[in-house]
Amino acid sequence: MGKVQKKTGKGRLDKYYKLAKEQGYRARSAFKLIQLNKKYAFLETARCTIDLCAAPGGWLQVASKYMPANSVIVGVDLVPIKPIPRVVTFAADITTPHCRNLIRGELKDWKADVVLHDGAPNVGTAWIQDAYSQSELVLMSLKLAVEFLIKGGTFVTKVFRSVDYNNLIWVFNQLFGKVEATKPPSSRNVSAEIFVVCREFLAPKFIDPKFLDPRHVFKDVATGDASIDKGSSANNVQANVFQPEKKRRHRDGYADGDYILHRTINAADFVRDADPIAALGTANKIAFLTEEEKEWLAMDITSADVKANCDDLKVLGKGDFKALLKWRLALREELGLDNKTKETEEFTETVEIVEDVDEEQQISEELERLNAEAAARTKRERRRANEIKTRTIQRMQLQMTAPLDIGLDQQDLSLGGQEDMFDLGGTEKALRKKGGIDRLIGDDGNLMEDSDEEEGSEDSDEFLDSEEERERKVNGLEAELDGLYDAYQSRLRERDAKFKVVEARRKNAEREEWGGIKTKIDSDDEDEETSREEDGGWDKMQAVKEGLSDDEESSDGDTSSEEEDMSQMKGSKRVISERASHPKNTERAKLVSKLEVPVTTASTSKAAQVWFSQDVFSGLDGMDDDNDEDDQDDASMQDAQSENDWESAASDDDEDDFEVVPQEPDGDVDMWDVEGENEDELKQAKIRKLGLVTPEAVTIAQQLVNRETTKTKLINDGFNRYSLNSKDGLPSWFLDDEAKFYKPNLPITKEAVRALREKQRALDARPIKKIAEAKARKKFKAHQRLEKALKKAEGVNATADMSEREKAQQIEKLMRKGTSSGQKAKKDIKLVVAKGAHKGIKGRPKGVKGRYTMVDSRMKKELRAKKRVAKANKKRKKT
Ligand SMILES: C[S@@+](CC[C@H](N)C(=O)[O-])C[C@H]1O[C@@H](n2cnc3c(N)ncnc32)[C@H](O)[C@@H]1O
Repeated sequence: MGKVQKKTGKGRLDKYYKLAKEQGYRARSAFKLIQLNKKYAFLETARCTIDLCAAPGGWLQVASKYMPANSVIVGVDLVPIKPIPRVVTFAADITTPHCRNLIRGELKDWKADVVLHDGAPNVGTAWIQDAYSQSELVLMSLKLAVEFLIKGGTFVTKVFRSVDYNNLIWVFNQLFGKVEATKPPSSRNVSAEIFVVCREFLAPKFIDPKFLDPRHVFKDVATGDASIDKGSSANNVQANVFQPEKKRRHRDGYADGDYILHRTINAADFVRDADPIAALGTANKIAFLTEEEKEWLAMDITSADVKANCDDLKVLGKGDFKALLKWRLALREELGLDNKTKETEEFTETVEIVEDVDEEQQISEELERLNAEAAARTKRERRRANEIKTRTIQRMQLQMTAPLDIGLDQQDLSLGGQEDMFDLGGTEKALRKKGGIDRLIGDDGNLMEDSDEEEGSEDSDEFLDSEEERERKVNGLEAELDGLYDAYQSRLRERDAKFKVVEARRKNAEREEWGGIKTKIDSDDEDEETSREEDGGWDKMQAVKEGLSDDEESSDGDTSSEEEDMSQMKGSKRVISERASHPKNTERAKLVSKLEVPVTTASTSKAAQVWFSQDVFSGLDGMDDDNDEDDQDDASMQDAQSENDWESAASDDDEDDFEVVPQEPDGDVDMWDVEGENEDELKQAKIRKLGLVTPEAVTIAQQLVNRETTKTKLINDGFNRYSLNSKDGLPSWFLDDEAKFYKPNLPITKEAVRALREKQRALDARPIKKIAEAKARKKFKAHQRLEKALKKAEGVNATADMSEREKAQQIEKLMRKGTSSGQKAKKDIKLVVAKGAHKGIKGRPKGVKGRYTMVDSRMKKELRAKKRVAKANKKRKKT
């Protein structure tokens, strides 16, 4: 094309774009001609070809490649075309006589075997305008073709699918023996372009000029325009030629005679119409004009987004489109439109009314077909996803994948309507409560959207009969899957809470062993549990446990522990919930319980609430719900400590004035750590990391290993005159100096020194990190280059339009590029000393090839002097 377009869109940089780049074609469109020629083989025998609208010259390159040597190739375009070997090019408008003259001047008496036309008007105006110009351009190219084509010649042109398409084809058929429309694989599906290959030019002696006149060929006879003079020859031609028996279909483009570019529909029409998609497809705006429509605007479901979408339908993205349809469905439900339909459907017999297939129906049929195709595609994708899932699970079973990966997959798949991934057993109940599962599960009790079910049964297809119905189901399903996901999350939390409760219980058991002692120890260390024990807490708990023994039988393995927790909870719900949420805090909490009021915070008890909301605990006397009892429990527990501060605090129902002390994982260890106590451990850690670093240490280690010394002896040796020397009152300078010499003289062996030296040498031999990284980078880049080259080579190999030899050449070139380092080898610069024969000469010294530099003995000094002067000048300027 004339204009250099930036190819940024993902779609544009497709396979053919890359292939064109690799094979040196100026435009990806070159492959269209290659493919057309492959099918119709018109280039190989052509001696003269005219390419109309040829810039940047992709087709010309192909013509030059496929046409016999010495053939004539002429290319014309509005913009100049860069020279191509054995191709003559002009810059001219093909619709002008000037262009015709230029071609005539070039061809003289010759006739062309092939006329190519790939023109596209420079777009930018309204679509309808573009389409028309394109058709007009085609007719203009045909005009040139009929003038220059030899009898039996071929005319290849690009036509856009528009209302003029049939007219053009009709004209082609009048002038050529064979007319075929085709779309080569390299032409994008999204493009409306079609290539028409007209062969066997009839070369009639006389061609009615109206055949080549856009005003006649594209005259709209279907409008029933009264102004058309039926008797005129032009109209006779049209009437005879085009025979427009019925109004042209809207899907061909804009409806005939309907050139209104901006169309507004009423919201009521959109909502009430049976075919909302058609409405969206034809209108630019949905207006809210009537009172009723204005009321809809004020409704909650009519969000700002929906309003914005209604304002400009032509810029709807997929999400906006869906949102608008969802809004329509919601509104219909709100208005009772859908219910009504359902009811009537239930009570009325289905009567098939066969109507004349009108345009609207055809559109909706086509839409349905497309939808069905899309559904089939989705089904296939789902099946594939299922296979992947099964494989992943197998991989996980073989411990090749972390379960987390599967979890992620499952979420995605389930959101896409997959069969349920989550354990629904526990969540089903919750959903039933919400009434969600009933909707999710079909009448037959099977999970809707189950991919296997779908595949096997036609019913589900029937069920999702209409587009609306399907949309609604999908929406419902999405919502329900969200619900499922929430339930799944709460189930996870639940499991988490269960774990925490068990953990708390385990810790508690440890604590209980100490309980008896704690009652006797200093009151500063008393905790809440101890306090309960003072009140006979353990016995009390046992008694409660016994009281619960009946329930135990119906529980699973974990229940015993859970119920122990429950029994504790009965004694003090708050304490339990605190533990369940902060099992690790238990010990610390005990230490601070005297200072802080043990009232749990709302957030910490949530997990436990989830856990204890299970049915298995429902028999317990409503301690979750009953605040009064709760208070009573608290009160009974606190009676034992009537003199304690707790009493008043605990009676403050759910006040959050209990501060949980943040605790580090190894809180206890830290707590008892005194300065220097961990020194040994640190040393050990250092040794583990670095090994022994002094010859003394290695010697001792060797002695220990060889049983030349013992641990006891070493310990005893530790008590020497250096170890227990008081440094109190000594000045620091003295201590610093003494530290160098005042230390035991430990023995070292030659072996130890040698071993350390070797270790050091091994360390020195290791490449420094930066070098290692650079090497790895280099390797990685080389690998990437190779991968890229292989990919390209595959592409070349898959190209049908190249001979095996060309492929081999191309692949060899690619592989050479892929295996090279990517950097050009630096050429050595030869230094030539300007002495002897080289002294004082100008130009290249004799016998020196390649790059060289003349150097002489003065050069170094002079360069230095120059630098010195420059520096001095700079300084002077500054001052
Ligand atoms: C799709 S490009 C052609 C690409 C060409 N076949 C190739 O392979 O390189 C369409 C070209 O039509 C040219 N064109 C549009 N209107 C024209 C006119 N009236 N006369 C000549 N060229 C025209 C444009 O300048 C543009 O370069």
